[in-house]
Amino acid sequence: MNQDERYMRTAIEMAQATEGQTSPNPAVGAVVVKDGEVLGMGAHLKAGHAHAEVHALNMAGSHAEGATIYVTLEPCSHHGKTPPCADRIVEAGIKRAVIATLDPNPQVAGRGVEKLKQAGIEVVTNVLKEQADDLNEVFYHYISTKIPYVTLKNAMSLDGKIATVTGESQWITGEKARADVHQDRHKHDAILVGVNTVIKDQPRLTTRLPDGGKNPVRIVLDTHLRTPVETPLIQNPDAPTWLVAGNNVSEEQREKYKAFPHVDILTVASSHVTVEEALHLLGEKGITSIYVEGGATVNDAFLRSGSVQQVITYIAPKMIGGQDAPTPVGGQGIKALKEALNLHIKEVVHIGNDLKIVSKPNR
Ligand SMILES: Nc1c(/N=C/[C@@H](O)[C@H](O)[C@H](O)COP(=O)(O)O)[nH]c(=O)[nH]c1=O
Repeated sequence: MNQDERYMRTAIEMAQATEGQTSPNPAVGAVVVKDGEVLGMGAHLKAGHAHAEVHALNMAGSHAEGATIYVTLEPCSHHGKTPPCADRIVEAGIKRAVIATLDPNPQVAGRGVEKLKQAGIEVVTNVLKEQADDLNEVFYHYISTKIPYVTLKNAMSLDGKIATVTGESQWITGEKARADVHQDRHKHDAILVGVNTVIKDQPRLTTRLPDGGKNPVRIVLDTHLRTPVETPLIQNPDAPTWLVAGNNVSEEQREKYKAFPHVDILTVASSHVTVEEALHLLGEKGITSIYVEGGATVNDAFLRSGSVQQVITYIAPKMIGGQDAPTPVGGQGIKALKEALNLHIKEVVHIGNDLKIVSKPNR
């Protein structure tokens, strides 16, 4: 690994630490170096706050004159909530800029680099591009489609069951794997289940980590507003709860949720909620990523609609058996194997006694 990659890796690692908290902005890291000495470093911490380059340049102060800056994403050139970083880099007297990847936003791609070059700064791009792009898959997906990035998560036994024939499911995977689920909940803007899961599991869908964590918006696909008022999602206001219903729900059906300010009812344009319409509606409301926790019917609908960008499967070393015991994906299924959804496995990790497999649909 050469010098540029070494410092870019540091910038990427800083950005990785902020994953989930910068939404709807990308996670970005920056390092300022001169004569082999790190003079400043920083990451974008929260939308609306200073960008990574500003933190790193503020830390370097006047020593930034003649230095090199490493940034994981092309510096912004437009006035967003903060002044353009490209101008800030020029003002600081930076001599060389190493950038991992260009901004995916069609409106700004290449403009930041152009500004730096016009100011006489040497610019190097595509250093550790793939790692930097992996950082902001959600951001890229949402900025180009305005549809939330969807992670489908399942937890099952070795023989592929998500519960016993009597519906008992808690718990199949162990403490450590379930804590990992909460880490992933923290990273997503929203968590989504179907109303049948709400009725069966009475889930809380909050992020319960030892050192806290962001509670995602809790979304229930619920065409006929069958979510019971007594369920934790309605009773406890730990996070917003959005019920996505069909457009013919009656005023009376809506009435029962009026006593809960954290509950909102979103209606799609037709009588039955489809995944496509729900995602379009949620994208319009600024949801950039959704963690889908089932159940089997909802998982089937998401997979059949081709709206899943990532599948996370936890496998516990248990055998449950029972031909009627439920499995992760319901629905009609396919007849011929050639119709199967093909994915590629990105990662397999042991977590406690369980396995976590991250896979992505082949495009
Ligand atoms: N049965 C299991 C899961 N089950 C996942 C969903 O069916 C549950 O309703 C949901 O996680 C409950 O959310 P909570 O109330 O916020 O804890 N998920 C897992 O990773 N392992 C399991 O063994």
